[in-house]
Amino acid sequence: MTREKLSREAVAALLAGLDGWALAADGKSISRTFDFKNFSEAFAFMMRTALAAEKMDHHPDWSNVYKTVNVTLNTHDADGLTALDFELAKKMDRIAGN
Ligand SMILES: C[C@H](O)[C@H](O)[C@H]1CNC2=NC(N)=NC(=O)C2=N1
Repeated sequence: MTREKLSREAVAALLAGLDGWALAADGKSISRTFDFKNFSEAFAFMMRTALAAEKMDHHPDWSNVYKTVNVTLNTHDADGLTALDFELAKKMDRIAGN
């Protein structure tokens, strides 16, 4: 199941396949800061991500200040990281154009 908590080893392997994402000290979430050219670009990224997240029924914890979007991903249901978090991280990287 995609909502099953991943082992430390699985998390490390999946994290190695991502760029710019950092594992929290407690191992329960991953975070990344996205920087855009301006507010419109940042908000377009959030809009596209919102649609993708709804489809997945998996949602980011995030905040936006001007052209910066700070994102934290985890699976509340599993109290940790699942395959869904890494799937959403990859989608967000693609939407952001990297
Ligand atoms: C009932 C619903 O499917 C759950 O609350 C989903 C919705 N979106 C979610 N998003 C995230 N990030 N973690 C979850 O555990 C989660 N659970």
